[in-house]
Amino acid sequence: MSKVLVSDSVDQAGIDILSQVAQVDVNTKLSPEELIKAIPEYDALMVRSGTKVTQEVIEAGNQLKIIGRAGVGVDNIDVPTATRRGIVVVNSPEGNTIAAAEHALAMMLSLSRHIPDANQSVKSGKWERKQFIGSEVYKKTLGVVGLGKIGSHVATVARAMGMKLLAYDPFISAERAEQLGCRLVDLEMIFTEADYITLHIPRTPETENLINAESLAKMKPTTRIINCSRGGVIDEDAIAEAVENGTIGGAALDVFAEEPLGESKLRNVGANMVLTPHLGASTEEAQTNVAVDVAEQIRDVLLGLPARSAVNIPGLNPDVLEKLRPFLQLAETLGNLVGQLAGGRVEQLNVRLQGELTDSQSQPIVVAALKGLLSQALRERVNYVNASIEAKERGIRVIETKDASVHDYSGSLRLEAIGSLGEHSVTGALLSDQEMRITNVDGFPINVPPNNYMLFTLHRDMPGIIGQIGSLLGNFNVNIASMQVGRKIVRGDAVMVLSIDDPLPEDVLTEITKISGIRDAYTIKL
Ligand SMILES: NC(=O)C1=CN([C@@H]2O[C@H](COP(=O)(O)OP(=O)(O)OC[C@H]3O[C@@H](n4cnc5c(N)ncnc54)[C@H](O)[C@@H]3O)[C@@H](O)[C@H]2O)C=CC1
Ligand SMILES: O=C(O)C(=O)COP(=O)(O)O
Repeated sequence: MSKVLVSDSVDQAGIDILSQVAQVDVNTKLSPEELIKAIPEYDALMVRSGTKVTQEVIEAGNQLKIIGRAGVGVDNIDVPTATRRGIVVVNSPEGNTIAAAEHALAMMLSLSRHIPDANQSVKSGKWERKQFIGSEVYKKTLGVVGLGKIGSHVATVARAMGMKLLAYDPFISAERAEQLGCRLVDLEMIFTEADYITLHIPRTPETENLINAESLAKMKPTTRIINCSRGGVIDEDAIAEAVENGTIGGAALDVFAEEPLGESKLRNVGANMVLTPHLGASTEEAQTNVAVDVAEQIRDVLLGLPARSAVNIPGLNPDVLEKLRPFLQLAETLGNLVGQLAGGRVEQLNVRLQGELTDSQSQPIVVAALKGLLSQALRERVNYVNASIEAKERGIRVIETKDASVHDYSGSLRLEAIGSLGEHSVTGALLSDQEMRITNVDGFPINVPPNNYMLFTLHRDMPGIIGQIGSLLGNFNVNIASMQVGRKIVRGDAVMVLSIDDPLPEDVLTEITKISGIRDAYTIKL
């Protein structure tokens, strides 16, 4: 039975799903060293933001197939290392969107109305009203930095509260911003015009310390900043000083460069600084959503099924997968076949989508072809996650083309491998019942279904050859399931494709190549 380690606190609904297919161990108190020691026996790891899934952890996890992040941000997971090792990383892209957006809005209102400080004051026995005079958000300008899922919901609600909206997001169109009632502007404009600035961006080299002493100095003395996205996008010392000095009006922060927050100037700022311990996703609803979403994906992957929100399988979302699945199988089979025909080191793989297949997204098909191509060398170590990286590391150049003018079947796929031992090409298609057919090998038209064991020969089209191969195989007790010859001209070159019931012994292949007229012979295992 598979084993799953859950190393951060996740909702029981997720544990229940995992328990259907695996032994689930929940241990939320592991030190980094203990995690490295424990991980080798696990097939899957489920975390939130607390566990640091470092290179060391991933490399120690030699059984790991999947790492599930019960939330959005995967910055606590070394995704490149996971990818290189063929480990799927999944998250829950939408499970906590509303929770994080509502927390940002709650932080904005808490800050404007001094709710945390007023609460503290009443609880300490006082009745202070004058010093807690707040300000309204109505008709104020909110600058949304990062107009993705969470930023969009914040914008929608803020608009309903009567706020004017500016947005900065270099990857969002002006039309999308307009739909949300936001004016897309540059960052400078947000810094100088906004009364409130809310951040909803990932932590990347571009967003690191986006809010710093210089940008804070451009803001109005009343501007309030809310960060429920990621620590590190604000220079914490600079914002502590800016609030303390009155350079800006206040800040409400849920996330910090280092978590848990240690010794920090932020803790010492008296008024107008609201701090929460990374609570953005901490609602009952969000925790159920993310735990179920990620547990289902871990369960599926452990059962050999694809994950729906893998962050390291580009372009393979569930819709694409469903539509392309038969073609992905075809691409993998053809990749495997052309890799075996090519024999030695492949330097270039040409992938051509033909006919109706040209309407499809090519990237997953290319990945599937590479997975097939590399499967002889890497066996089960290669998968959809690492096929592209493994190919790149082996120096395999991939050239994709599309040719809509080919009208065979309902779309076909041609792969050509150029390698140290020469060039080979195969073409394949799907019949109306989704059955695979190999329709061309090295330019010779054929029509055969792929088979576990196959024999391909390149020979001169002349009488007697087929008979000789047939009796040779008979002598070695190899049963032929089907046989087909493809040729372009009579008595020219031809290919013969035999499907056989058993693997072909090596010495039979040597005997076949000795037959006069046989140029080459290849045994194939699919
Ligand atoms: N505090 C908490 O508990 C939670 C925090 N988060 C964090 O909130 C952030 C946003 O999450 P989602 O909205 O789900 O992600 P998303 O991917 O839907 O949106 C992020 C947006 O940021 C934009 N962006 C990227 N680089 C940018 C840059 N340099 N400048 C401006 N915009 C940029 C992207 O184009 C995208 O539209 C993430 O960092 C996530 O980890 C998410 C959930 C809970
Ligand atoms: O989903 C995210 O990106 C979050 O930041 C939520 O973090 P958490 O799962 O609450 O530790």
